[in-house]
Amino acid sequence: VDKEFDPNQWSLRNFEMGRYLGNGKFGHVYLARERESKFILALKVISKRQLNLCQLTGSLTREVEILTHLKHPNIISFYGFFQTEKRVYLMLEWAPLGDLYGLMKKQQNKRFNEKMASNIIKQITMAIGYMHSMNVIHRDLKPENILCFNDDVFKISDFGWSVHTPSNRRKTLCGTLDYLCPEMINYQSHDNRVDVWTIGVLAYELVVGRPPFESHNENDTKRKIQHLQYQFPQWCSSDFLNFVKGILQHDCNKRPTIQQILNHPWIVQ
Ligand SMILES: CC(=O)NC[C@@H]1CCN(c2c(Cl)cnc3[nH]c(-c4cn(C)nc4C)nc23)C1
Repeated sequence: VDKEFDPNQWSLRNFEMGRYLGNGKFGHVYLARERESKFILALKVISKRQLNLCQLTGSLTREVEILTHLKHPNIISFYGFFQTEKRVYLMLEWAPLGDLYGLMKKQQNKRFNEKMASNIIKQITMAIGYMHSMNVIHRDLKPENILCFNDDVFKISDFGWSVHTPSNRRKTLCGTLDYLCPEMINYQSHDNRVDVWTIGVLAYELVVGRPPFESHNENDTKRKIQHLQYQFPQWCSSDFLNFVKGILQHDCNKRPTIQQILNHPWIVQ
């Protein structure tokens, strides 16, 4: 029996656990159903020991802080959290169709047609614009961190690397480098224009089926990013070429604003 039973406090007792969905930045995610209401949600289970081992307690606090304040149709809903002695549980919106990376690989040529990709980029750009208006940068935008909902709705999730701007916090180069912008590779201070760069990388990957600077090893990827070494397949539209070239610019002052991205012909089409 709980020492101090708090009726408002959620606990595992409130849920029937479903299948394992996958793992996010900090922990494992399961399908769950709230017993009373039969409401379906995703429950992210995080071990406190793991958090302490990797000194990620600060990042988790930041993720919860950010998720609590961000409310947008293209950002995953966060219903709250509860904890036991050993674990933290985040109650998140359930995405029936899984993440965008999985959905892309299920497409016929393992990529989206430009109309579909443009629709996805428009939604993600609106979410990024909203985050920037709340002084939050995501910094880890990629297909694996976007979740898919039935009626063609896409939402950003996994805010494990988000920070409040401006920040020159070092991002340990874990995971894929494909989305890293030049200023972050050189550990210069960076601001919300890093997310603008990643919108260009994401648009390229959704249309072409692979990221623009993909290589066999990290140094090649970094070199290609620093020299802007990438090509377009000849079947890409000129609007698309113009859209991506306009974003993937070294000088972050030359990159378009969120509003300019949303007004681009490739998005408005
Ligand atoms: C984007 C992201 O945070 N990915 C890491 C976690 C893995 C499962 N997470 C889910 C989260 Cl946090 C929410 N909804 C999900 N739905 C699925 C899913 C559905 N299908 C058919 N297949 C899968 C997988 N997964 C989730 C998130």
